[in-house]
Amino acid sequence: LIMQQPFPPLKNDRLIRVAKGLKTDKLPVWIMRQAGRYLPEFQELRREYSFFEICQTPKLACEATLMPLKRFNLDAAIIFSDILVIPQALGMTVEMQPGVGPVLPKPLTIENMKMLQVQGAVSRLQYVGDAITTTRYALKGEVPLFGFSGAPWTLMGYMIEGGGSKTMSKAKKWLYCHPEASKQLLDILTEVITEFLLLQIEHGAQIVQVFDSSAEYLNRQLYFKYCLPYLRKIAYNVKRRIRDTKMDVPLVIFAKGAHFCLEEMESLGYDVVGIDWTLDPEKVGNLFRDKNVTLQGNLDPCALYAPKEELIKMTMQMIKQFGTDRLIVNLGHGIYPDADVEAVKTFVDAVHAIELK
Ligand SMILES: Cc1c2[nH]c(c1CCC(=O)O)Cc1[nH]c(c(CCC(=O)O)c1C)Cc1[nH]c(c(CCC(=O)O)c1C)Cc1[nH]c(c(C)c1CCC(=O)O)C2
Repeated sequence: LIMQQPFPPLKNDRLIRVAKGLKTDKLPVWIMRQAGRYLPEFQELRREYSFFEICQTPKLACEATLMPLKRFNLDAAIIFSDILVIPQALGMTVEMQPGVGPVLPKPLTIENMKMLQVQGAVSRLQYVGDAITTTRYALKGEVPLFGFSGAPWTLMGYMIEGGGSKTMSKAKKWLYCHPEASKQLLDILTEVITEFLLLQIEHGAQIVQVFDSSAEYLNRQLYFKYCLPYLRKIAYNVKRRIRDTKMDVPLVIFAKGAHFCLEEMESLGYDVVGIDWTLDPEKVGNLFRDKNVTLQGNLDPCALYAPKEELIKMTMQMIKQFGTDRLIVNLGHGIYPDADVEAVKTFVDAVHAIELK
């Protein structure tokens, strides 16, 4: 693995420190999906360019990444991209349809699976690396930059369903009826995800998050069989491959709705475990107390609709319940398109108003 370039030194290292279990003056805070749709300046950029044009043009991806940082005192940036760039790099068509979301017009079947272009897939994602490098320089070391990827199961779901789904029943049918093909696909995705995360780290990502957004469709049995081994393998191999460099890049796992495997998240090899908004911060805080992981979360994205004073109260309550040890404050899922920009500022500033001892 090539060493990172001599980027400007990191000034605000709160988030990286907390991810590694070190003390800070204040709690770090960022917001999943902070760079997108709810920002008027992003909507303006979208009138000029398609979604994937923005992703694939480093200057534009950088511009979108920096947008929320100009408005809010966030402790991290996240590169503007999408989890579906991997299916795209594997040769699948992905369209972003306004009001619908991602559509893959030719979904994966048992029959066409052999058509996936595994060879060279990661090199077709070079533009994400370039966007990260451009953004690292533009950030001037202000805050750390997140890279990210979808998790194997979540990507498998979109590829088979041809987009989002209320049940993921087509993808789950693979798990029940075609376990061998399922494992083959998950192996391919695990390999590509690992190389893609390494590409992002090599190009300047200072922390990386794996989004298993569709965990909520599975149960404990399925998650044990079709998710945990692959998530473990990704963390193990990424850590192994960066061990000989000076880079100590924390890994974050966010498995939305994986309450049935919450305890298992601690031992997968990730430094940070994302907690979704359906979980009780007090119970989760107690469960993970004295374990060697940092928690991230978990305010209900809809709490941003509440009156200002109420929002501040809920934020404080959540932090108190989690405990301030090893906590990265975030929402418990991505911010919604109709979120109020002022509420985001209220949330971020409320977190920073707390001085840690
Ligand atoms: C499941 C998932 C996707 N994408 C992502 C997830 C995991 C997080 C989660 O669970 O919410 C992750 C994602 N998508 C995007 C980012 C980068 C921006 C950021 O987080 O700040 C990230 C980290 C941009 C985006 N991804 C998308 C947009 C809007 C597209 C547009 O501008 O037309 C943006 C800014 C489109 C997208 N992409 C996806 C969906 C379901 C949609 C449509 C609905 C939506 O808008 O969220 C797939």
